[in-house]
Amino acid sequence: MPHTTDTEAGEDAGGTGGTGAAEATGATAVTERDAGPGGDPAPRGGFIELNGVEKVFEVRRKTGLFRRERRQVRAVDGLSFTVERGEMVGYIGPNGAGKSTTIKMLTGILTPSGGRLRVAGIDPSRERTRLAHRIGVVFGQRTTLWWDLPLIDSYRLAHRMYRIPDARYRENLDRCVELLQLGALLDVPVRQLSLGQRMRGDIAAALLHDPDVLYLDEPTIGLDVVSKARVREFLRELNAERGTTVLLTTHDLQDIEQVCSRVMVIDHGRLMYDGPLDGLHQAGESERTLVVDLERELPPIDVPPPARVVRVEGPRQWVAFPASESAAALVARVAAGHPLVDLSVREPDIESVIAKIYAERTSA
Ligand SMILES: Nc1ncnc2c1ncn2[C@@H]1O[C@H](COP(=O)(O)OP(=O)(O)OP(=O)(O)O)[C@@H](O)[C@H]1O
Repeated sequence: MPHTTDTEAGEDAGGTGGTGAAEATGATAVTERDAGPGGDPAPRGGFIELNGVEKVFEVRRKTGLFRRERRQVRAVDGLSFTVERGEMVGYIGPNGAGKSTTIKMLTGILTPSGGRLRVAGIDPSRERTRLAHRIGVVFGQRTTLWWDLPLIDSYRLAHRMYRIPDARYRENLDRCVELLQLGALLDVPVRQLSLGQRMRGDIAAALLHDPDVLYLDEPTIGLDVVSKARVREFLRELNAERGTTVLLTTHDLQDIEQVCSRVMVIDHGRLMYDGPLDGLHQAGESERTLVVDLERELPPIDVPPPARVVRVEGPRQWVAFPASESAAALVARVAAGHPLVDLSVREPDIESVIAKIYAERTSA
């Protein structure tokens, strides 16, 4: 297991040994292939491969006039997963879960403290320049564009920096300008662009050199509804046309719902779930809600457990029941025993499902 020094912040404590496999969260938690350093190695051949990857930061804190306390922060803890070429994967987790640290290791900005990591067969921290030609990176909270220069100048610079052949540069630029609607913005200094325009400009900049994989860290943060829709649509088209592999970190779960076929959930640097978005409902044992409008105000209505009334507001009552169970029997029972005006079933929202998974893991 390589023990290396942090190349970004100089705070790396080095590898401190494996901490065991990424833990399972239950029925649909991490899959077999995601074993950590103590388990079976992940299979070869994925486009992005992590096997038992760790990142430990050493933080020094002032505790007195002359005293400093050293503390280790295990940001990524025995992380293993594989992403195949052309996949679009959402990478989500609460604040401080280790998402950005993972992305930084995947780009070579940070060196893992332990484990094995490969992108397109390349060890990112050892061959960062070679990898740069294969990847595109967009950090929503930071821009790679030249602030005082017209947008097109940043693209011209990328053209030279990446030594993109002229015809390919022109073709890629035209395509991005068309799909991201950048035509009217090319001569505008970047500092004058709105957040949404700047984000579209950043995405184009990340794609001019035809990367095989695109990492996006919060690409829709702060964008209005229209700009978000445009970015999501663009990512789908990019993937369909070019087969670009996309790894998307976001707090906006609609990004995931609309763009990704697979989602990985990380918490405390460990993989908690890896699978289709639908499966998250199962992992979170989510509930649906039957909204019952009665003819008049009544005490909580009688429903068979595990269904239960969770809210009463005037003549309206909310009945929670397991999402895995059919609503038909419950609806029939409620309709037979109560004076009804209306009934509707609400699907669980993904935010509450994920919140439940986090809460369960934290209390475990
Ligand atoms: N350079 C650093 N030095 C020390 N600790 C760090 C450093 N970078 C990250 N950490 C710590 O590592 C943990 C994971 O941070 P990371 O930024 O990867 O989380 P995240 O999932 O991206 O969070 P967010 O959603 O808030 O961006 C946190 O506890 C964070 O404080």
